[in-house]
Amino acid sequence: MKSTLPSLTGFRFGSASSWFEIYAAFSTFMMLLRTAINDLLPENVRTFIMAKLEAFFSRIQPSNMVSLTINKSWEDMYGYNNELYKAAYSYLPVRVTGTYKSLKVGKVDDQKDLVFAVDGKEEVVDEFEGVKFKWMLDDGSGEENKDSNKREFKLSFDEKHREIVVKKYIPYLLETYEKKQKELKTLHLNFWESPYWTQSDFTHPATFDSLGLDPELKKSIIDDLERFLKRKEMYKKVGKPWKRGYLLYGPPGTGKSSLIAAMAKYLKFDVYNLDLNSVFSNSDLMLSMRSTSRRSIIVLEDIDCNKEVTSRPNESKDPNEDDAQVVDAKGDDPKVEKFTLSGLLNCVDGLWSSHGEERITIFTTNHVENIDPALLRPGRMDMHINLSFLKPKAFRVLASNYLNIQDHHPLFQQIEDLLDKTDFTPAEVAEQLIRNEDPDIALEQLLKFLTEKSQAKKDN
Ligand SMILES: Nc1ncnc2c1ncn2[C@@H]1O[C@H](COP(=O)(O)OP(=O)(O)OP(=O)(O)O)[C@@H](O)[C@H]1O
Repeated sequence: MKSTLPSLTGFRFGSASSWFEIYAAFSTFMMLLRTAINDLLPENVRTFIMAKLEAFFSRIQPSNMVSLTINKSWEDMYGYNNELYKAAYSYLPVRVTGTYKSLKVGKVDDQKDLVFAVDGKEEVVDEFEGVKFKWMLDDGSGEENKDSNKREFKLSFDEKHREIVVKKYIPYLLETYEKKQKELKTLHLNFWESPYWTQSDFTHPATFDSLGLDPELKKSIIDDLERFLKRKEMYKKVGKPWKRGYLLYGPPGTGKSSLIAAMAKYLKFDVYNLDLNSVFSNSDLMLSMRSTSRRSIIVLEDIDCNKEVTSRPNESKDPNEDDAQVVDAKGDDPKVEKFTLSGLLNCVDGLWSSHGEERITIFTTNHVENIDPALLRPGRMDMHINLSFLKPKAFRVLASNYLNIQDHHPLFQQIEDLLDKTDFTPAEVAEQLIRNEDPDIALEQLLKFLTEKSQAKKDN
């Protein structure tokens, strides 16, 4: 059958070989042209011509641009904030600060750095994995009744990049935002005053750097926290709630509260401090747990001070038996529900415990020997941490922190011998070190204090 297509210099359109020949001739022509341009024209003229050609061809290219709208309030429902909007608002100024013609700038309370925010109606381009994304904020400034909840971002991109946008670009944006939020987060300390938590800023100054702990113990705690944070999927896979429990025990002044502060700051978790003696009943305990936020540390300090938690050798009591309404030997009203050990155990690893994700529970005690064995059984608290008296390795950390002595001091040997032989708490030693800024005087005073105290302990 005769082709109806017009022919061009003997080539027939439609046949694969003729297309190939046209393409080969065109490529050769372009190569010669490029060589001629490179040889004949100065660089600035070349750049100018290439920019013009690029602009011309990009205008006549068919438009495959698609866009996503990211509203401030999700589906116009006030109160439902769109996290993605917040993420874009925080991410864009940082990413494209250099290309914005206009940005808002300010200094917000409690933040040491300047903050930037996008200004309305300006298109900016972000590049991610070699792909360009156009962003524009419609801040409603063009409308008569300006409503800040009607703000939206428009994200435009070539439709061939849909998959990158959904699977990579947006997740990356959200991740970047979450990381930044974590860095900026002000930590809170909450106390249970039934039926509410009262909140204040968490200002305890201790960090892992300031803690005088054996470096190996410190590392093992940090490693454990790191593993916990990374293992969300593993917890899901094995069907365990994503939570971890620590028991901190040791004499007063060995750093239990300081370690909790260091952990909270390291993780950027809020702290909920629950005094078991202020808990009326198991329901009250459950209510307190239910009203904590995720990514938090729940601290039950000095648990040995609660009679339900201490072991009672003369009573053969099954801790798993629900004794919340057992008749009290002292004659309490049996109908009144109480706080019990089984209620607490249920919170630690029973059904209640699965409430809230990324949850850390810390029990502290000065008298681990008094705690009911049911609470210490393997699996209940994941890690038992003995915060004991100050020994030489941990003393070196304090000497470095308080007096800036890194390696050696002539008095170290005598001091460390005394610490080896006699029990001193980090609090006692820290108290001596803070008294004088001069390292020589401070260590002399510490040596005197330790010598006298050791002698006094021997005499007793
Ligand atoms: N390991 C430590 N490293 C550095 N400083 C410490 C350490 N332990 C205690 N201190 C110092 O002693 C003070 C009291 O310590 P902290 O309250 O953490 O001890 P604690 O074990 O929680 O005591 P308690 O059982 O009485 O509550 C801290 O403010 C800190 O200055």
